[in-house]
Amino acid sequence: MTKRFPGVVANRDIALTVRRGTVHAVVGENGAGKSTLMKILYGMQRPDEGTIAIDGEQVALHSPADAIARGIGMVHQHFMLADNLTVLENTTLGAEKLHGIGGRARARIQEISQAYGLGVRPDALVEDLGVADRQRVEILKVLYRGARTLILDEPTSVLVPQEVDALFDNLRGLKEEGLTVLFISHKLDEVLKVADAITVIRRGTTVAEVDPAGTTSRRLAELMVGSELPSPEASESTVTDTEVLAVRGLTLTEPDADGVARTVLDGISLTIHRGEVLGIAGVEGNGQAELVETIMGMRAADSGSVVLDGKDISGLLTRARREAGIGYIPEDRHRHGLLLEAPLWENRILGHVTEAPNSRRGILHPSAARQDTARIVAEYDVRTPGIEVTAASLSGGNQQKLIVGREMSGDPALLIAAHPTRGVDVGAQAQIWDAVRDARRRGLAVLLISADLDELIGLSDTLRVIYRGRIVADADPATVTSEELGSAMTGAAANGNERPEGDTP
Ligand SMILES: Nc1ncnc2c1ncn2[C@@H]1O[C@H](COP(=O)(O)OP(=O)(O)OP(=O)(O)O)[C@@H](O)[C@H]1O
Repeated sequence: MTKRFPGVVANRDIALTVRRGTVHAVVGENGAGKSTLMKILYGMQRPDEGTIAIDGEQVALHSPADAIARGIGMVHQHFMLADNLTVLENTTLGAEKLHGIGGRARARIQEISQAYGLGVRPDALVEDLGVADRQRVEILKVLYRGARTLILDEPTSVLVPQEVDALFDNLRGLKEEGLTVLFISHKLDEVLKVADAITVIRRGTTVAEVDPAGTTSRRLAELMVGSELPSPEASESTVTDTEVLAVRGLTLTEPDADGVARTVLDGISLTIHRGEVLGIAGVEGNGQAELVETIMGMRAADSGSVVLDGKDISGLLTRARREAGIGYIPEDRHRHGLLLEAPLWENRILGHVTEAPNSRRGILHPSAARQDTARIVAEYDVRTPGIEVTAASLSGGNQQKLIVGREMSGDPALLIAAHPTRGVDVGAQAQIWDAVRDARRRGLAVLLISADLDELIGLSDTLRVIYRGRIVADADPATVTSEELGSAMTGAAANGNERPEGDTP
């Protein structure tokens, strides 16, 4: 199959064969063409050349509805469930014709849930479910619509190790029932654990089909980039005793969907020094996103304060906080990080309008901004035909590289990084880590939120565990394992150094 976009060939005569009853992984660098291939298979995009055959029969997929009719379903990376509806309502929405919306639908959901060990309860409210459960609901939704082949886009990026194992059990269950799973992943160790076959894509074309039994993650990564990889260097501590960020007793209450007040942040205190990376580990939904947005002034705390470089910035607007020296890599790059329909160079200015080189003495300076965008594109290896294309036309990983480059520019005192390498490939991940370590050596303080426990452990000088809006444990990144951290995050706190009640520094 071949698929061209203006200035890029996203898929170049790509070939893929997936056998029924297998788990098949697709790996490749950012921008290699994985998502494009999956979108074509799900009928979201049309190939310029080439054919698709299912069970030997050539098919034309003009829309996701066509794909579903042919038994192909997709679970997207960003879940698409309505929070205020139940599992039953979410599942039947748009599929009322299949089994109605009542008793028959409920029975069918229970049947599917049992058959594949998904443990999904039809009457649970989606907002009460954790990330892993929501993912199972997404899978169930696709199965409910009759899919025999499931496409999953980076399914493990939001899960803790224990949840990844559970998901893999589910995937094995599906394949034992004769279903087929096709998934994209950047986590090569995981791919090796679960896949029966691995297709490697480089620069838009298939370069290898690999048997997981006979390969290593390093070898896979080398196939992806087409050369040998540098080994990651261990880094010495650069932590100083100069405070950059001090958060004191931050408390936030917000109404839930029923209007009932809920404590989201419960007296959070933390301090980050020059040269220190402080990592926050937690299962998604335990307050880490709200913590970041409160520090950034996007939510108003009920009490507590945020002090940057000795100045209380609690009363400032988000823009003023950025100008005071905070770089911010947001969790949701589409909502808070980019203007998707604007060209790359305008995205360079976004959130940094008043700074050099984007403006001089209050006057916008497009040519300097353009030049600096070209610098970021080169330095962070953003794969793009140019800086005039829209952000929407970049692959997910390349969008992320652009944001990281932008937020590291202008030498911030503090970098708040929420999932900085989500969706980027191993090469780009190493590059972003290097950039953070370099900046840290120059005295940058970093607040790191990540669901990637290896990243948290590898990059942090200090680790704290957040659970239900409270810091419940500390862990030493030099000794803690990702399994121990995973258990501490799920509330067990057994393997971290649990903090006694009221122990705030
Ligand atoms: N709608 C589009 N318009 C223009 N170019 C596009 C569009 N979608 C994808 N591309 C380009 O096609 C190439 C392949 O992108 P794709 O999203 O398939 O990569 P990927 O392997 O999924 O990357 P990632 O791991 O970063 O998600 C990239 O160069 C990207 O910029």
